[in-house]
Amino acid sequence: MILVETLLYLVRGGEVLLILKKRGLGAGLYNGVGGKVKPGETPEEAAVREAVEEIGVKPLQLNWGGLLEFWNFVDGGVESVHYVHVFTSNSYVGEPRESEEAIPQWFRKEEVPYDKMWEDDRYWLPVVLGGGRIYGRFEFQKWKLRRWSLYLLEEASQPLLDLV
Ligand SMILES: CNc1ncnc2c1ncn2[C@@H]1O[C@H](COP(=O)(O)OP(=O)(O)OP(=O)(O)O)[C@@H](O)[C@H]1O
Repeated sequence: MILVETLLYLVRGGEVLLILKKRGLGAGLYNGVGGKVKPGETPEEAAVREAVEEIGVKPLQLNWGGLLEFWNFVDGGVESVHYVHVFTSNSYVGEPRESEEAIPQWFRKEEVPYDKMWEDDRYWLPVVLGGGRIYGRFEFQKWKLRRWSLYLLEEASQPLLDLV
């Protein structure tokens, strides 16, 4: 099973909005707002739709924070691969409210509850909240983190393709 998904972090000054997920993958953990990109949608459209569905907020502008791969292995085989586009937004309309899926809660960026989140978040989320863009690959065995690599994406200082 290969899935393309989104994660969105609303930012308000020094605070970030997380949701306590009530159901589905990661229930009981804090996470960003997000879910699967549906056929015909762009990742940006999916991120906006999920924010409206899960917390009743409409982001007006998204910043792309990077791409993550989550590989989950079970009994030596690949159970699922998740390609996740990460976004932040500090411009949105509406006040976050609870839904059937999620309880929203603001945290100071230094007080993000990494011990109540997916194991990978502590490695890459601080970079994204600091304005960096990342690419990461995280491998899990029955959703326990086994190995990972993480790269900071930098602006290309030279043209990648010279059209002259
Ligand atoms: C393994 N380490 C991980 N670390 C951080 N975040 C992770 C994650 N693994 C999955 N995620 C995110 O968790 C959400 C699941 O969403 P999920 O409930 O399955 O999707 P969606 O809302 O579409 O579900 P429905 O099937 O419609 O209920 C989705 O944003 C996805 O990117």
